[in-house]
Amino acid sequence: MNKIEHIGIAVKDMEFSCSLYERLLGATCYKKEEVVSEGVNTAFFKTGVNKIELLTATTTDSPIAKFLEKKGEGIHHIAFDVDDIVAEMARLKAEGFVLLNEEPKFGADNKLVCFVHPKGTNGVLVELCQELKS
Ligand SMILES: CC[C@@H](C(=O)O)C(=O)SCCNC(=O)CCNC(=O)[C@H](O)C(C)(C)COP(=O)(O)OP(=O)(O)OC[C@H]1O[C@@H](n2cnc3c(N)ncnc32)[C@H](O)[C@@H]1OP(=O)(O)O
Ligand SMILES: [Co+2]
Repeated sequence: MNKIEHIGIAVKDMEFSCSLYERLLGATCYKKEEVVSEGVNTAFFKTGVNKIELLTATTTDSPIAKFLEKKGEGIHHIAFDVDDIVAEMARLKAEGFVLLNEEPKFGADNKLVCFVHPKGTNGVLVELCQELKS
C-alpha cells in the first residue's frame, strides 16, 4: 500500500460541514460528487498532501446513514492509495482480511475502490483506492 489517499468523514449536513471545513482548512472544496451505488454525496478538500472526503447519506440504507445513526458524525474510514487494486485485494485476502466487495467497484474522484471489514482491522474501516487512468 502507498500513502493515505483520503480520510472519510461522515457528516449530517453537507452544506454546513463544507463551510465548516473551508474555514477549518483554509481551503475550498474542489469537487462534489454523488456515488449512487454507495448511497452517498461526497465533497473533497486538499490540505497540503492530504485529502479529506466529507460524506452524507442519500438513502436510508446507505452505510453512512447507518454509521451516523449508531456512532454519530466523525471519521468513517481511512483510504490507502494502491498501484494494483486486484493484486492488493488478493494479498489481503490471503492474509485473512475480510473484503467487503469481491471485485473492485467505482468510487468517487476517478477511483476503483474496495473496502476491508473493520472487525478485522481494530475497528477501522479501510478503503483501497486505485486511480483510474484516463
Ligand atoms: C464514495 C465512494 C467511496 C470513495 O470513493 O471514497 C467511499 O468512501 S463510500 C463510503 C461508504 N461506503 C462504505 O462504507 C462501504 C463499506 N461499508 C460497508 O460495507 C458497511 O458499512 C459495513 C462496514 C460492513 C458495516 O455494515 P453493516 O454490518 O450493515 O452495519 P452495522 O451498522 O450493522 O455495523 C456492523 C458493525 O460494524 C461497525 N461499523 C460500521 N461501520 C463502521 C465504520 N465505518 N468504522 C468502524 N466500524 C464500523 C458497527 O459499529 C458494528 O459494530 P458492532 O456494533 O460492534 O457490531
Ligand atoms: Co472514501
